[in-house]
Amino acid sequence: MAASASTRFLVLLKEFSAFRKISWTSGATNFHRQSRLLCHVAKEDGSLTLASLDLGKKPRKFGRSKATKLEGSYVTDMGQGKVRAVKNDKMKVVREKKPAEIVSPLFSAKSFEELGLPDSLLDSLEREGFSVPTDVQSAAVPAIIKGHDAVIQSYTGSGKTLAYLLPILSEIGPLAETSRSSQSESEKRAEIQAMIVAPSRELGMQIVREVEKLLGPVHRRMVQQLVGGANRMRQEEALKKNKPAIVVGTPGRIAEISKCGKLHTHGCRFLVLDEVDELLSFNFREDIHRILEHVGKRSGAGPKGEVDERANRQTILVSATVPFSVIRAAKSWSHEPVLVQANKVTPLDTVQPSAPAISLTPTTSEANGQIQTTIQSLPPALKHYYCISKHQHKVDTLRRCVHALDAQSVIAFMNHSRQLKDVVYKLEARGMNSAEMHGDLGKLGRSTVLKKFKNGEIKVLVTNELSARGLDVAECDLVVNLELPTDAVHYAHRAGRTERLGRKGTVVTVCEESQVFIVKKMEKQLGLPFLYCEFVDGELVVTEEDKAIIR
Ligand SMILES: Nc1ncnc2c1ncn2[C@@H]1O[C@H](COP(=O)(O)OP(=O)(O)OP(=O)(O)O)[C@@H](O)[C@H]1O
Repeated sequence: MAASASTRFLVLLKEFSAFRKISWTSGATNFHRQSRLLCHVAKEDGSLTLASLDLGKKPRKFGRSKATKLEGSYVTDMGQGKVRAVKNDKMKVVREKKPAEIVSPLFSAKSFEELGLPDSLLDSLEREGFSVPTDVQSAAVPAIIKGHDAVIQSYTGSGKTLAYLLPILSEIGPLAETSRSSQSESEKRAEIQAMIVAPSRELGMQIVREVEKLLGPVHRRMVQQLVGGANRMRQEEALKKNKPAIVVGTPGRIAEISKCGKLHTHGCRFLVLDEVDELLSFNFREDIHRILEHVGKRSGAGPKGEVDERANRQTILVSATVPFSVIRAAKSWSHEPVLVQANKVTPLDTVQPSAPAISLTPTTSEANGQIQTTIQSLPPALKHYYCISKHQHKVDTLRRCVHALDAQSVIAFMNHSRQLKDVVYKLEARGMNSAEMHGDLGKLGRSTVLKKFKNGEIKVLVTNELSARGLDVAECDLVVNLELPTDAVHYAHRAGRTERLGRKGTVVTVCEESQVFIVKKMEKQLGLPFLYCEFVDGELVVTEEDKAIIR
């Protein structure tokens, strides 16, 4: 009887957001392997009703989808001639529907024109195909233009880079409206006007390219990269020769050049710390301290000869994960700072440690604050699965996962760089184009791999934490954790490499049986459902075993 009770489920839609933009036209191709049918266990009395599925008032259109009870199993008829028998009383079939390009748009109702940007910048945005600002851009741009220091917190892939670049470029450099008429002293002396700091070379270069795009070919030398691993002499020469208005770099290299007196940032008007929670970690402490001490501060400043504690600059702190320590730091460094989240600008003084949006402390994982913060760090429509695999079968599980989801561009995360080569070797041996990426690869190696991954030559990028933050590959449709991240914050950044800007994405965490409790803990911290899945006959299948394991 237990068996028959557990077989009572219905295949239906539940996770709504991913379907928002999917058009259910006829044709077998619409029901791609990735089509998703989500399953629900019906009430114990066995009746399969919409009410029993807790599906809100508006049932979604699902073609001619229906569930039929057979002998000890259900058959899901998707109305497209694809019929998949649920294998036994413990299984529910989940099919992923191939989604439209952008499944959960995060664009605001405003236009770039409404944000008070200069015409030349609007022209650049148009030229580069940016037509509508995202929510966080709409909120951040006016606040920064007004002169506020800001902490920008919004989920991965929501466009935070432009959220701080646009107000900066509207104030300084060749695209700024006022650049001719009201030049500041430092501008007249052709000093650096804005400094953007990022924790990795890749992220730094990505930001440089974003600035270059907006500046256009004529003015692209107005931005200079100062990332580690690149030739320092050349960077110093470029600083001298091009007199850039903006520098983008990693903390170590910026501090190095600053120490030998070749970086003049006292007149800097903007300082951005991108991935601020990482930059304020122990690893970067000394260099960041130096940057904060020097950028935008004139020596001996203070009109009455007193030591001027406040810098004469706007400080912008950015991350998808913002712990309260960052808020506390921002309060002490900044002038009338605000917290900018999508659609929301809050004075930082009113933000309390207990506020759900910012209290992020991985060690106190059960705290409400962290749960909330991490939720906001992830795109809402992103799907999270986990499966169990023995250590020696993980690569095979990865391969079956890629096939089952028909993923085109995959990032597989591990924890140690020495294991990556082995995974790549095994994947290649099974005919799957893949490459490793890690810090020891060297600058050229890393950029070559990244380029190949972006243009589709490499299907699976096997990497470590290096790629977890900031990396923007729009095509990435699957993230696989081949090894568990250290905590929910690291999970959030890894997961955020997919579903960029509302595109579709899936995250699958492959764990060993003894690690399931860690996955369940992260699930709880994130406040998101992690569905237990298996890969059967080339399909992703969610089974009820989940219940047995979780609860
Ligand atoms: N208004 C827009 N219209 C179209 N594309 C945009 C817009 N804003 C940003 N993008 C693009 O969206 C992608 C993601 O943006 P970005 O890297 O700034 O996200 P993010 O929020 O900083 O993510 P993460 O937290 O992972 O670093 C980029 O490719 C960027 O060019």
